[in-house]
Amino acid sequence: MVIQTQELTKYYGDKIGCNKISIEVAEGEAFGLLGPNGAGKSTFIKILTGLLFPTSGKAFVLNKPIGNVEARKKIGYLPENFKYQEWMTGVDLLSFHASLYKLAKKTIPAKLDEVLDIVNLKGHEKYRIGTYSKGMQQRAGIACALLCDPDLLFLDEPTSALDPIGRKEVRDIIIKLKDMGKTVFLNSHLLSEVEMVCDSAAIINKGNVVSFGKIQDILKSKITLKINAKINDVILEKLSVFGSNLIHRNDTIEISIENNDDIPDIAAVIINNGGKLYELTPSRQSLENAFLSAINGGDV
Ligand SMILES: Nc1ncnc2c1ncn2[C@@H]1O[C@H](COP(=O)(O)OP(=O)(O)OP(=O)(O)O)[C@@H](O)[C@H]1O
Repeated sequence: MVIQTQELTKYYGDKIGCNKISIEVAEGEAFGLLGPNGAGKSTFIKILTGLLFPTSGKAFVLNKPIGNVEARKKIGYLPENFKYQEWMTGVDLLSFHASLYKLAKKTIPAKLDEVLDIVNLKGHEKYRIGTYSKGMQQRAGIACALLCDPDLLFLDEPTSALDPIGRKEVRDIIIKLKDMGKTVFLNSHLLSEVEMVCDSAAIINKGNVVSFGKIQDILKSKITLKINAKINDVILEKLSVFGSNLIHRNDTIEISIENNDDIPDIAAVIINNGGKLYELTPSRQSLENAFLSAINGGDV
């Protein structure tokens, strides 16, 4: 496991930052940490990157206890809301960060070339950061985080300020990094982004984990079935036993079911009781629905 935490807890005085968080992130996966404002996401990332001490609990990053210097050398971190000096060129910015990483001088030009290529900024490196679009600045930030050739990359809200094109560009970079074998830990409010790029996720609320696992497992709990049919009261009553949140309006029925195998039985109930079935469409719930029900259901 690249990240393993056991009941990781942080109190700021008597205020909870994160509470008994136990999660695991496997090598090479993209992991999404989701939660509303103030849920504890940044606190958690700051502990894992060694910027904050936990109050209690344990955590291992790259198989070393948190704060271990060797492990930190293989971690890249892009903080939320970073702001670079606008007068610096792309080369100035990356060279400065390369010097912070203490990269050998002679290796720097090739390294800059490599990271500029990964984030698609080649050809823009001689221009000042102030002339970059927000998307380009975000990609320059990712390039800085890649200079140490990290095995594990923490990206705190990397797409929240970007337009759809900027988001797609960052998404494509995350997929590229995964293909290079890197593990990406993504903090995000944008659930569709996480759904598109992440393999696993945890949802936290008020410092507590309310859902954790593979994205498909988080989503699989409920299926929304949309039915277009002419039905009578008997059918409506029989349908209600198949699931929850039954809505019947005109000839449209919506019901949340847990099991795909119920679908043929639902069709049979309609047909065998004098109804007319025109359409039956199952859809998995979106991560947004899963998120909202985890947050509302896990009101801790
Ligand atoms: N330095 C601090 N001192 C006191 N309380 C803090 C400090 N940093 C965070 N907190 C509190 O800890 C809780 C978790 O905050 P945190 O910033 O980790 O949440 P978050 O999920 O990253 O929020 P956001 O999405 O708004 O960035 C919040 O209640 C916050 O007010």
